[in-house]
Amino acid sequence: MEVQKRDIQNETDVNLLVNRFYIIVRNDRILDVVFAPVIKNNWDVHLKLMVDFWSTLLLYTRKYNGDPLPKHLSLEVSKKHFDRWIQLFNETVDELFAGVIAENAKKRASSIAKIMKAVKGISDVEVNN
Ligand code: HEM
Repeated sequence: MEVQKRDIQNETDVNLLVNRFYIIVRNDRILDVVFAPVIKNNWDVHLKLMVDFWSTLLLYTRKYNGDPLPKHLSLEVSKKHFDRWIQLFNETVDELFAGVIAENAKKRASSIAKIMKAVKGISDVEVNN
């Protein structure tokens, strides 16, 4: 019988989600090649930033006051990368949590990815790269 999953409730939960997600990203052949040259060996810094980002979005902790958009403008990414990022993020959320905030996490990720794609001029019908 499957154990009933909890919702995301506090920063420990956000920490678990973020760390699990980036372990998967770092083992993914599509995404690792984008992250590795930028993050280099500063994963601790990136993970801390991402925990602050998600705890601000989901728990209103106000720890992140940056702007993710500019950082993604210079990345050479296509629809393929965004689709993969969203797929892995959704799978990670579902693997660990269930509930209103977990659903919100997936919704927020998709809408931010949509904005990033629009700003970068990446169409949703792009098929070749
Ligand atoms: C194709 C998908 C994505 C890739 C390959 C990607 C990659 C990266 C990389 C390499 C950085 C570090 C940039 C730097 O330090 O110069 C970064 C930062 C960041 N990413 Fe992404 N990202 C993706 C999608 C997303 C999405 C969908 C979100 C939000 C839901 C997001 C949120 C962030 C945030 C908050 C930062 C930190 C920005 C800052 O320095 O304040 N990313 N991303």
